[in-house]
Amino acid sequence: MHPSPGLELADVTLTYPDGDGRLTALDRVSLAVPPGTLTAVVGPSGSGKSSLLAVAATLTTPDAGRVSIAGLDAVALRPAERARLRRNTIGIVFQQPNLLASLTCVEQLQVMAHLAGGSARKARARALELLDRVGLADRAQHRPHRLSGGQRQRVNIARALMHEPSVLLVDEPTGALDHERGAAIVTLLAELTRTSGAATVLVTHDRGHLPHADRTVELIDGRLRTPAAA
Ligand SMILES: Nc1ncnc2c1ncn2[C@@H]1O[C@H](COP(=O)(O)OP(=O)(O)OP(=O)(O)O)[C@@H](O)[C@H]1O
Repeated sequence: MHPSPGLELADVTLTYPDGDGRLTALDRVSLAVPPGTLTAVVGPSGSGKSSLLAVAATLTTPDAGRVSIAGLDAVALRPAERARLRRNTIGIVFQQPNLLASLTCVEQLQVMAHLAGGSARKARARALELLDRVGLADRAQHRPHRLSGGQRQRVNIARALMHEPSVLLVDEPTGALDHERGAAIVTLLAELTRTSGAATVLVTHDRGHLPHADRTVELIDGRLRTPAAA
């Protein structure tokens, strides 16, 4: 079998301790997300969406199954190799932008490259280019307190793309925004997914965003299914 260049979960089961027994958060979940496509994940509260993102992010090791990131088997790697894989190939966008109050937009992005030890000049050029792509070219020198919620989320997304991740994992990025601003963020994510070639997984509660996805899957009690009508 050829390794998938995007993200692939195969028969992933994840359990948590629960009293005397175990709670099954993910039950033999299989999902393939090809490069340059966006898969939306919906499902009720407690159905396993965050657990799925944590496994895909290689932050949680499943009890069973395979997690392939850009063709590498993440479960089989040693912890240090897995951390390197995460740093180099995975971008994560959390619900809260978590921007640093004292840094300008361009610095929020540059700091990522600084941590990775790259050239400062190249990082600045890439940061400015990404801010332009998310529609914030004129805000590069602004600090977060001068930005709207939607603009902060755009910086958050641009920051996650700094190291050109193969896999982009996005957790409820529109939770704090009204529907219209949320829709603009999801449209942007779909566009950046196509132009960057990332394999993107978007967890969302808002079914109004689903038409922007290439595919929608639903988690029910830890089991994945493709809804007949999204
Ligand atoms: N660290 C943990 N320890 C024990 N049980 C957990 C842990 N994290 C999650 N769970 C349980 O696993 C199941 C799946 O949780 P998960 O957070 O993945 O769901 P979710 O779909 O993201 O929910 P929500 O939409 O409310 O964020 C739930 O029953 C939850 O209570």
